[in-house]
Amino acid sequence: MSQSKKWKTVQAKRDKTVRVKTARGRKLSSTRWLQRQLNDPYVQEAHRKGYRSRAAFKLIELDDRFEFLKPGQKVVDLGCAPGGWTQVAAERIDAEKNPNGHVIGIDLQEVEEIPGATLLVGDFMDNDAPDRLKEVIGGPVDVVLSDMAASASGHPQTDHIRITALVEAAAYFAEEVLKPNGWFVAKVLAGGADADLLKQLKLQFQTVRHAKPPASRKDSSETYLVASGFRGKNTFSDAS
Ligand SMILES: C[S@@+](CC[C@H](N)C(=O)[O-])C[C@H]1O[C@@H](n2cnc3c(N)ncnc32)[C@H](O)[C@@H]1O
Repeated sequence: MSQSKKWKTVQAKRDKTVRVKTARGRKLSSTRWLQRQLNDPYVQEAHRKGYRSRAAFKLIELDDRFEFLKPGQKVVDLGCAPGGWTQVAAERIDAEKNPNGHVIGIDLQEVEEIPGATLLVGDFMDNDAPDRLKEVIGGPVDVVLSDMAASASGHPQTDHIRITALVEAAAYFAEEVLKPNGWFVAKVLAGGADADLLKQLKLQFQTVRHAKPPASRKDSSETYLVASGFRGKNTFSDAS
């Protein structure tokens, strides 16, 4: 076999074995994944604007529609790596100039510094994570964001159970830290939030909606829960 034929066989084999899982657990070969990234206008735009992820545009589109980010707010960003949502939130709350504006993020992975943000490394599902966050937050917050997603297992039911656990924990945390009239925005999977969670959120918030921003890929089963008008009582007010 000629050298170039051998190389083509090696490439074809590598292409078959190196596969990337999409959010739905569908497998793409590394070349198809790369092609999709290169052809994706959101990836190009993120690169141009200096956002660390194309996901930044999901938050931009959600906020353009619902207008929950305002200058001077305190925002929590759960599952913040690599930092696209934190960058957008910090910009929109004017965290660099407004002394009250601040974003507090947490992720399993370390995130490079972002002006106007405090970024913690850790598992939000750990027992001590909510208290670690509350210590940094120091008082009630205006918005709790969660874009947390466990890596796709390829088994839809398992993925659904994992993301439901994450969003439930995020909602429970939001109810502990939100100011009256605060917002909770979280990623859920197709079909929307679990019925019990939705029932609970409808008691705690004036409005609960589902939205799929255009930047969310059509082949992804993710959608976002947007809850506004928190009417519960945060634990900070209990303490005062
Ligand atoms: C889709 S990415 C978030 C992208 C981010 N919003 C952005 O714009 O750059 C999902 C993130 O959730 C994080 N994550 C998943 N489970 C987590 C957990 N239990 N605690 C903290 N972060 C978690 C992952 O590490 C991953 O970085």
